[in-house]
Amino acid sequence: MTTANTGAASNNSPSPIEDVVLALERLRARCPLTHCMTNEVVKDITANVLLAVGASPAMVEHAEEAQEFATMADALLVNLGTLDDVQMEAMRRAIPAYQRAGKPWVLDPVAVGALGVRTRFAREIIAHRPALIRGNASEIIGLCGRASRGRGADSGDSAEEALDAAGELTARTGAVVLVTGAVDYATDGARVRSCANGHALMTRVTGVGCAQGALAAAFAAVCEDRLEAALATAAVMAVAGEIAAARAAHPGSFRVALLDELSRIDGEILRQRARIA
Ligand SMILES: Nc1ncnc2c1ncn2[C@@H]1O[C@H](COP(=O)(O)OP(=O)(O)OP(=O)(O)O)[C@@H](O)[C@H]1O
Ligand SMILES: Cc1ncsc1CCO
Ligand SMILES: [Mg+2]
Repeated sequence: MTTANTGAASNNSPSPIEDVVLALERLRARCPLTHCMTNEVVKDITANVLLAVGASPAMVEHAEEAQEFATMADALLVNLGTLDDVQMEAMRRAIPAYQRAGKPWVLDPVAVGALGVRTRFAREIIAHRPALIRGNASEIIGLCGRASRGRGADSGDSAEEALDAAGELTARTGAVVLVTGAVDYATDGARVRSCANGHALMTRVTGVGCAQGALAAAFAAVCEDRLEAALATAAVMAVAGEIAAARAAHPGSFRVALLDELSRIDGEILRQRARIA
């Protein structure tokens, strides 16, 4: 078992699972205030996922307040799901404010590669050095500027192609990239970690991935090593989803069970269930 609990970057951690357990303990101890600039569809599940795990959500939207909030919050999520001109303006003010404050921001490039405005906008804002980028395989391939085959989990885009694109994005932006899917992959360019938990029901409830982007921001606030933050994000969500699916077989009850399991998950459950490499 790892004994050091510094939160500092550890290039060759002997035990990724113990890093994940410590990251969760730190998140619960510090309860990071997580500023979510996210889409209209997922605000409710996003706030509830953060609360269930042990972080504190805040959806601050007005451009002036979003900039101001960088002095108060611990991390920012920028999710492009229902992007409009007003939100773009607010994001353009908030992101540099977080950068100036030395606080992490996370990009969730929803449907980037498929639609023009958000693709151009995502490529503009990644110049501001996100700590972490989380997306499904198509979105990571699209953000990188490569041709994707389709949309989301059913696109046929392979994890290998996405991981290759993730490596290029990491080199260009300095961000750790988390590619989610049946297996989640996290890379900082030098290291690759994977998490093979989860359940297909997670794709039948809207916003599980988007909420995971917010969780990534919360973990980035408490983990200096952003690869550790990405792996903790992947493992906590996927293990909770897997356990929830064992007792809730349909989307409505699964959504409730997922929140319950996110609040219940701990070191013992993670050590027993997480399939990480
Ligand atoms: N086929 C699958 N089997 C197991 N787990 C999965 C599968 N597909 C996705 N997941 C899990 O679901 C979660 C969300 O990932 P996904 O790639 O579906 O995000 P997304 O496409 O951005 O979702 P959304 O846009 O609806 O929020 C992750 O924890 C991932 O591990
Ligand atoms: C359904 C939907 N449309 C825009 S964002 C979103 C939530 C899942 O990404
Ligand atoms: Mg998504």
